[in-house]
Amino acid sequence: MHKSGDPTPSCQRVLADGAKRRIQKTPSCVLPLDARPINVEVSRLKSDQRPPSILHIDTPSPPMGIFTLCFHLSFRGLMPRTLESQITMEKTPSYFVTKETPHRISAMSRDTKLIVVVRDPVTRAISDYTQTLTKSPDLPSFQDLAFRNQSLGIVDTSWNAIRIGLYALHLENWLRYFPLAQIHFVSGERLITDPAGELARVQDFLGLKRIVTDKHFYFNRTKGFPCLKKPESSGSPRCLGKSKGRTHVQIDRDAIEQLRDFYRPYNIKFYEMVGHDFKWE
Ligand SMILES: Nc1ncnc2c1ncn2[C@@H]1O[C@H](COP(=O)(O)OS(=O)(=O)O)[C@@H](OP(=O)(O)O)[C@H]1O
Repeated sequence: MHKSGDPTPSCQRVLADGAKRRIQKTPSCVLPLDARPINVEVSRLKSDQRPPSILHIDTPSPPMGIFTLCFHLSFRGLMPRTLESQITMEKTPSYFVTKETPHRISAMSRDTKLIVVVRDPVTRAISDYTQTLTKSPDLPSFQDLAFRNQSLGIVDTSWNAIRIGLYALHLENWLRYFPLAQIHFVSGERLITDPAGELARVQDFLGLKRIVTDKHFYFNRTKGFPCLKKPESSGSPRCLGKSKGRTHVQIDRDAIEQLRDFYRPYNIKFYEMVGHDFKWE
């Protein structure tokens, strides 16, 4: 987290570019609330053509995001100083599913644009479990956690890995404070198969010139994912770290089918709410 008046190197880099322009705090704000954190790292891609540029704040997650940590302090005072033409971005995955967050963000600025990365909730739950297992190898089995009673098909919605995937319910809470037009949903699936296309939509949503294009990505066969050809910080290609793109724990077909049945009505409702079919099946 950056304190105003105490710019970090990344703030200084941006400020140096336009020191003569008026400096203000958070003229416009973007909050990716991804249901699963996916480091888009737009800010690390080339910024030849600034402004506008994006100032990226990576907060620890979970559990603390700026809005969780600092609600009772002055939020604006904790954001970095930003030029009028710049966008401040803060990323805290747990925001999307934290009940109090929409109210808090809207109290700070009702104009905030919100970005949510969503993926098939069944895959999301398995990914979540796989990640937790690397930190706690003694975890009960996926099925033990996902079902209250598997033979009766009763899913345990109190398990976070399951609850987070109920996108329609979380979105309802956000729509009480923000219009849908201010929320952009990134498809986690398309982010892998067509990163440039997905980022084109993000740039359009933010009102940015399309600087990030196909030419910034290549498919890395070893990693099995798209990687950046030449990030700003170095001259060499860069893939996301080992914790992104893990081999998932094998879950039996029946459990997966039961979870698909469970999520189907929530998914359909979510597609209707956002006006887009993510085709999770
Ligand atoms: N380019 C690229 N490289 C690697 N991984 C990519 C990429 N694009 C999207 N993804 C997907 O991002 C998922 C990891 O992000 P997470 O949000 O789960 O990360 S983390 O929770 O902060 O570790 C990760 O999920 P898993 O496959 O379950 O690990 C990937 O599917």
